[in-house]
Amino acid sequence: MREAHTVDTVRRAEGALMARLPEGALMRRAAAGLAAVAARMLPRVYGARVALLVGGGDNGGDALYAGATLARRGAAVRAVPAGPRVHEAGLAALRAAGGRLVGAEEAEGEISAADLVIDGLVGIGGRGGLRASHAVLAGYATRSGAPVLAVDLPSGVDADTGAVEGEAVHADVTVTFGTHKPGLFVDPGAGHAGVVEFVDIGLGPELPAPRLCAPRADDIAALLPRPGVESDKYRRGVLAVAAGSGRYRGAAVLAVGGALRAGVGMVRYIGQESVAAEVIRHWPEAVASVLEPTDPAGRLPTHVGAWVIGPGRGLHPAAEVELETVLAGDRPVLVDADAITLLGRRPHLVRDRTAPTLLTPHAGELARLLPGTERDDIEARRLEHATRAAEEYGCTVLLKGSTTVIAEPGAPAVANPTGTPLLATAGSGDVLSGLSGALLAGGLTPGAAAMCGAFLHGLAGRLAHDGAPVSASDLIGAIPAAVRLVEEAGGRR
Ligand SMILES: NC(=O)C1=CN([C@@H]2O[C@H](COP(=O)(O)OP(=O)(O)OC[C@H]3O[C@@H](n4cnc5c(N)ncnc54)[C@H](OP(=O)(O)O)[C@@H]3O)[C@@H](O)[C@H]2O)[C@@H](O)CC1
Ligand SMILES: Nc1ncnc2c1ncn2[C@@H]1O[C@H](COP(=O)(O)OP(=O)(O)O)[C@@H](O)[C@H]1O
Ligand SMILES: [K+]
Repeated sequence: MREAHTVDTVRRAEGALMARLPEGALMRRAAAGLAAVAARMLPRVYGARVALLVGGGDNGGDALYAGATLARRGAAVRAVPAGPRVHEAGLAALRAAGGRLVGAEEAEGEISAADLVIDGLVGIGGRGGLRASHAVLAGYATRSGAPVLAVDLPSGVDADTGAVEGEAVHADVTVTFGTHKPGLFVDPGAGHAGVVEFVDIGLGPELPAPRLCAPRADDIAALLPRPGVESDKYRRGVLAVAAGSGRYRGAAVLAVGGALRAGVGMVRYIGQESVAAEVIRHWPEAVASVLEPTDPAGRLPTHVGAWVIGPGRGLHPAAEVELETVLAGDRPVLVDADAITLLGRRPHLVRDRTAPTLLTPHAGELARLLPGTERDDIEARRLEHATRAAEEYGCTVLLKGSTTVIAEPGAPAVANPTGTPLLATAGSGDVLSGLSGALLAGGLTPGAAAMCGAFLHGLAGRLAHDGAPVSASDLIGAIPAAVRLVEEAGGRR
């Protein structure tokens, strides 16, 4: 699991570590790691042109010291300051190694002629959008065409949230020190970070629990339920799926398919006859219980391990009664799509619940759960809003979108690293709900089911892509390959 800590936590940990080390030791460690990555990004260091974008704080200091190391190896290193203040000792080291500071009139030329641009404008000390003088340099870097290496995080990205106000550096590689920063894993920040490389400066023992985690394949493999010798279909888990309606039959087919391909003991589809027939035509292994919209909700099956409710189900009064009945039970429930809209009108259905609950909204649906909040605010600061919803509803929230974020009260949030815009296709969310629901029925907690479901869903999108567009049905087909890849990474095959 890659772990990320907030700026306040990093500062406290750094303070504790610095108190035991000689002055400047941490910056030397950081700069050494930075210079090593910079050297790997250049075909050869000797003779290469390196432009350093240098802000007034220690982030600029890191860039200057790394620049000094590259200059000693024969690179032509030019430091472009963003303002009058520059880390003095770092500048002295660069000068002693043969590098130099350039004036504003040379800045654009130096940056566009560089073989590598190192962004040391601001790191964890950045507040709000980049100031004009810094934004201009970030813009030159974007237009230069040279590879860009960001120091600690791309300047202009909020370290704690990933929010970006105005201009921000677009890095090919980000070297981050001591621990990851949440903004490196959450869009829009994650989209600016490129490949994230971690440099250990010895902070680990000083760090408390992280704010955010990003799982790797072996973390997922360690969680996936797998049948044992004693398993039967009931022990492996029975998932009830209340999805689809006369108008949206596909949602039922896709949610059931996602669940079946994820591996589950049994999928019971619950819905009206015409939709159930469609589900069975696609998936003869599913078991259907016919329930017309006018049927009393008391007829819902009781012997189930977990529920998925909502995709394509509609907003009619019977759907509301059905939701109320399912949430009144003690089984784990994944609430998606239309059921989330219904929940926005009756939040107490989840707030009063003690059994495990997983909500899987996209930003528009989450806005319905958080009155007074707009979809755009949620997309700009997804970590904050997913966390708030988890706390207000007292359950697990998986916020879908360009970065899928999972939040639970009192636990570190999770950012899914496998997402791809290929997933943004109608019906893809229905597949995710079936897939995550199967894992819930298999005995995973809502947090683990959400994390594994999102990871496999993203991986399936990537594996299904052979250069052509991917449809939601293709995602279902690729789930087994995604599971296989994860199992291989975990050394289970
Ligand atoms: N601490 C450690 O042990 C270690 C720290 N390390 C490194 O130090 C970095 C943190 O350094 P830091 O604390 O000096 O802050 P930093 O990121 O350089 O930013 C402050 C400067 O930016 C400016 N500024 C602020 N907002 C701005 C904006 N919107 N737009 C433009 N400018 C803005 C602000 O200006 P001011 O507000 O003071 O006028 C000030 O000049 C950290 O990320 C890592 O790289 C490593 O060496 C490992 C050991
Ligand atoms: N830009 C994107 N990058 C990565 N994943 C995305 C992006 N946009 C959407 N997704 C993913 O695609 C899926 C869409 O789900 P949803 O919005 O519920 O669609 P639908 O209701 O049509 O199934 C979610 O898993 C979401 O995380
Ligand atoms: K930076």
